[in-house]
Amino acid sequence: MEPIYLGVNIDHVATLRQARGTRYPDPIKAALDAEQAGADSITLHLREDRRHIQDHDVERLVELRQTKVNLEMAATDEMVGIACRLRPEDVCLVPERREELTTEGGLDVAGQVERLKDVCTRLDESGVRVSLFIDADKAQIDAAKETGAPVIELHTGHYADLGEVSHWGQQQELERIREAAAYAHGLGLQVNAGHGLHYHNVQPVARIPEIVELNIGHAIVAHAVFVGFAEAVREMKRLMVEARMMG
Ligand SMILES: CC(=O)[C@@H](O)[C@H](O)COP(=O)(O)O
Ligand SMILES: NCC(=O)COP(=O)(O)O
Repeated sequence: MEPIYLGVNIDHVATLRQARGTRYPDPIKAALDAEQAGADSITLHLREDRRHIQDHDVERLVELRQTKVNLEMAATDEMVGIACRLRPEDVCLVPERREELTTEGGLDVAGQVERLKDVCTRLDESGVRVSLFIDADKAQIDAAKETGAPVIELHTGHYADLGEVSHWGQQQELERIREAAAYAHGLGLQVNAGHGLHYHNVQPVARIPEIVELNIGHAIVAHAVFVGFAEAVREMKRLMVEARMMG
């Protein structure tokens, strides 16, 4: 039985801070508390519009983290330069549109393989491991493999959204994710997953044996409002490990 790891995304602790332009709550304190509570890594998304995570948050986290940093970013020259300078353990390349409320889908790797190959090479040369945030789609998985990135993160947003409207539709999407995880694992890729996962939909995804890591943020921050950040992380990790052990 392979373990399953939890990457805690601290973006929306920063959202609360940016709402008033204060110095609190500090997302880096949240990150360190999450690590003490069982997080296996910390994810943060440095968006081009800096709506939540700021450059100084990334700089402080890289310096202070006890586990690993997974920096989510668009595949732009600016962001690649920042990643090569700060050298987090991991970078996850995600699509970005300024007007989006949150990430709306996976990165179109198939449409830009050569450009992403160059980005992956630059990051790899700086010692940064690259993950590609993609939909559960075989063509995108094949393209991800072609870029040389060793890791993919399957977008679970459609699965999460369908959970609100159609149990049958959600089961269909879950089967797509299961098949994509098995296919990608068969190609030798590490398979992670994330987006929209919460305390009531995480276990079916955590049961997928090929999935190594789940990146979860919004639901943990929301729950932390009521139970505190450390307890919210502990509860999520417990659900994941319980699901993986149940099989
Ligand atoms: C890529 C992904 O699904 C999220 O980690 C991403 O960070 C979402 O963007 P916001 O955190 O800005 O909602
Ligand atoms: N890549 C997914 C992530 O880091 C967290 O997404 P969410 O749980 O905030 O939706």
